[in-house]
Amino acid sequence: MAATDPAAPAASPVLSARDVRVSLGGTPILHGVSLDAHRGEVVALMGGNGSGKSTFVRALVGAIAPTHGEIRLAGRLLTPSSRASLGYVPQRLTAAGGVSATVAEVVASGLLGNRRLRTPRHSRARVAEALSTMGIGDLAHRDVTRLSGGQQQRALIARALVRHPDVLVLDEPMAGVDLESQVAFAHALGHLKDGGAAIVIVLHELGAVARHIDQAVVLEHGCVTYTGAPPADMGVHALPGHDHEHPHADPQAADRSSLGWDGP
Ligand SMILES: Nc1ncnc2c1ncn2[C@@H]1O[C@H](COP(=O)(O)OP(=O)(O)OP(=O)(O)O)[C@@H](O)[C@H]1O
Repeated sequence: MAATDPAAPAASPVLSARDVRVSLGGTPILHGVSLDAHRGEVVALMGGNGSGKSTFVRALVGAIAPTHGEIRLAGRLLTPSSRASLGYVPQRLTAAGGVSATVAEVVASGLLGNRRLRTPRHSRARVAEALSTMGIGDLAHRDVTRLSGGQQQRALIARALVRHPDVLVLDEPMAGVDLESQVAFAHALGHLKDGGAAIVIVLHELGAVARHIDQAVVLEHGCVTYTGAPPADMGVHALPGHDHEHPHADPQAADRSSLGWDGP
């Protein structure tokens, strides 16, 4: 295997945000947030409630326009057409929006407008592949509205994966998801990373995906307070700037103890 040339320039980030500022309803929410994600890299976006994580990922995928700064995909400014190479799984979305549809139909909806897949056979193969990556191939013909929250979340991630995105942005994909779905998701994340995707994932705890995280970016009040290696210890409690003076409830503690975990 060829040795890496230490003098070689670092590869350009596939997704790059520079000094992004966003105001909502006239209120400044983000005050100059920057982030780089390279091919095969997973970046965890962390921070307390209301710190601006969802606002930032919505700006990253072009759902809201920054008042300042720029977002580039593969070196080019984000445009409506370049957004086709982005996969996005928003926070707290109900699969199929409460409308009855099979899991396969929900996943296939991720291919709408994709002109590269010429035959229904190609589309079906893509859907089957995305279902298998998320470990829900056996649920393909089930009504998505009758699945558990974790299974629905996996279907939504499969819908984002079906386009083979270069960049995948996930807003709290582990929220309210059972351990089996977390493990399936961690497996899929490793697979995508090996395939060269750049992934930005909003997390409160590194949890089951900890080993795949290459970089953590921490927001506080709309500003980046830390960018660097993920903390060795898991979770927000280990992050720089975390307030240890004021004990707070850990909503996941009950779940973890019921699973027999004794970690942080
Ligand atoms: N439409 C809006 N108009 C005005 N303020 C908003 C709007 N949407 C969000 N905000 C505010 O922006 C701030 C950041 O919200 P955001 O949802 O980005 O935080 P977050 O870090 O994702 O929080 P959480 O961890 O709770 O999901 C919050 O103070 C929120 O109240």
